[in-house]
Amino acid sequence: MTSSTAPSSPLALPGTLVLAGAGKMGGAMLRGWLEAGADASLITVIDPKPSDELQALAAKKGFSVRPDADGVRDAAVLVLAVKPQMLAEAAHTLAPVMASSPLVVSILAGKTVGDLSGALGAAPIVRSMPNTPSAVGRGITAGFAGPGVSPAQVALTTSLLQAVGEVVWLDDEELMDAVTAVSGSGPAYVFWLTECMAAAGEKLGLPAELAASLARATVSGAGELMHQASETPATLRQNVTSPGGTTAAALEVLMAEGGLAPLMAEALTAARDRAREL
Ligand SMILES: NC(=O)C1=CN([C@@H]2O[C@H](COP(=O)(O)OP(=O)(O)OC[C@H]3O[C@@H](n4cnc5c(N)ncnc54)[C@H](OP(=O)(O)O)[C@@H]3O)[C@@H](O)[C@H]2O)C=CC1
Ligand SMILES: O=C(O)[C@@H]1CCC=N1
Repeated sequence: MTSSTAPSSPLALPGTLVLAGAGKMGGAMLRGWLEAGADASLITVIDPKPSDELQALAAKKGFSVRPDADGVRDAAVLVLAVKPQMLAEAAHTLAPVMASSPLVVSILAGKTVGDLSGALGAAPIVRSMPNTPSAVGRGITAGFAGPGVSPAQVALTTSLLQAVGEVVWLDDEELMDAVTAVSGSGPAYVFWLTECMAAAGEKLGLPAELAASLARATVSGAGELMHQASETPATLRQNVTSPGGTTAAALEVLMAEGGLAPLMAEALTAARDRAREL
């Protein structure tokens, strides 16, 4: 496994980038690319029912949005961001794009390189798993290069994904479902934790708005501290925990047998297993 972090120079696209599916994740990546300085005129988004927000963004930034791929030629890269269940239908829609043999970068959970080449036809395929913090340049994406992906195409994918955060490359495709469980779905666990903290604060008598503000600022602040600090999460946790103090009282509950650790393991196993089913 190799890893790398986002460069400071603007994202350079080698030619037309087609994004198929500008929903929650594809839309987050698109915003990340635009934020990273990509040339919007080289971006074509294919989405059968584009939202008003997407249309407004397209008009403001200068990328194009189309309901289908008719007439879309000479794509250098196709980023596939439809739901896994839509793969067959999307492959049919995307046949004109595939005619120019673009590099395919899929973000579909659970869909293997074999599944993707079966649906799309022979092509260099990178299977990847990003996450929604990509929208603010703070994502982490794991990639796996399928057969026939050249070193130049790996470099191109790296630059594309680095524009929205960190990139790690896997040598073993089998690991991708576990990666999905940890980092692909992971932001949702953190948001749920924030919701739970706010709800618990409310139960302790805080006004709802104050509880929500405290929880949100605490989770985002702790995330930023973890991002910037060189210490491990365990050390950062210990830094909060005065012996015999309030944090120790709370952690005793969270770290008890049957507390958060086994629950998290069970939750991630469920996510990993679902990816295998998809
Ligand atoms: N959300 C996340 O955090 C992450 C998601 N992923 C993966 O990203 C993919 C998309 O997930 P998500 O963004 O959450 O889902 P969404 O439903 O939000 O986005 C999918 C988009 O694809 C559009 N679409 C449907 N059919 C086609 C087609 N034939 N051609 C082009 N676009 C089409 C949909 O349009 P319409 O709504 O009109 O049907 C929708 O805008 C999934 O495969 C998921 O596994 C990976 C990592 C993280
Ligand atoms: O929930 C899902 O299936 C997708 C994949 C990872 C995050 N969202």
